[in-house]
Amino acid sequence: MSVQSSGEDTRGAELLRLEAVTVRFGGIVALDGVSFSVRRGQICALIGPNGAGKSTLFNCLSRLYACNSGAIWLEGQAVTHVPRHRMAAMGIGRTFQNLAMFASMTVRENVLIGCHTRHHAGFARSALRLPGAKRREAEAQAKAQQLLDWLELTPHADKLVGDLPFGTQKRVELARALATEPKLLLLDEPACGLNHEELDKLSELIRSIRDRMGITVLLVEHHMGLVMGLSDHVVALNFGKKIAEGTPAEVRAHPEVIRAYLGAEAEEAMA
Ligand SMILES: Nc1ncnc2c1ncn2[C@@H]1O[C@H](COP(=O)(O)OP(=O)(O)OP(=O)(O)O)[C@@H](O)[C@H]1O
Repeated sequence: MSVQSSGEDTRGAELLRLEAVTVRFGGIVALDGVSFSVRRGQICALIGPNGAGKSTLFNCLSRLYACNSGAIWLEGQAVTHVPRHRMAAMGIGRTFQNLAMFASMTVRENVLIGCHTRHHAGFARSALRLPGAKRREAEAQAKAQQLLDWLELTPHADKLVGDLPFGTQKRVELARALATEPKLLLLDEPACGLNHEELDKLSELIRSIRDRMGITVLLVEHHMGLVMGLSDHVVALNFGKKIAEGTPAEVRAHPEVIRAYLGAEAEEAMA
């Protein structure tokens, strides 16, 4: 798998910035003035108890939800009002907690959809047999094959996604998200539903997505072992507000985080 080359070393520069993002559902404030940044090349985790606002934040980043106020920038460009279907082309790819794929299509077809999503004109050009369509189709096929090999999906390439075990389906969804060539990959609970063996491989895989493909990762995850061992930066939410951010060690020791997860007694016990 090739490393993305930007021509200059931009690692460490700000890739994503959220400023005072607020989302309300009727009387519920799901996100309340949340601000933070993700730097290029980081693996950043978003944590918080159930209902903290993590999924709402992901849905804002992929434009499934609109912000009531605040702003989101990717590489300094405002994406707060970019239409949903343009987000992949802007460079934000994602996976979903409950998977979102075409179950009655094959693994290869699903990954090819990712390739064509990135190069928006792919389908139309192919259908109209416009010049270059054949070459682009061959490139998409090659890229899909590269991803299938890398994610050990080649033996399943011609099977229907719906017939595969959950862990394998999760890898297909990841392959499809990677096929869109994102700058920022949003992983929604990647550890959820995986067995021990699959969990062991997951950290390694996410690290290699960052290191070998040059993709910045923002993940929502409840599995604290995975978050603490993998992340460079952690942002903690509770009741829609950011309560802490920093290194895994800093966030784990933060009194507000301890209180959010374990209750006030735990904090008193640790004092
Ligand atoms: N579409 C919606 N309509 C109404 N309320 C919503 C909607 N989506 C989220 N909420 C509410 O917003 C708050 C934040 O929910 P959200 O799903 O973002 O939390 P979360 O941190 O992802 O939780 P979990 O870890 O359980 O997935 C909750 O009170 C939730 O009930």
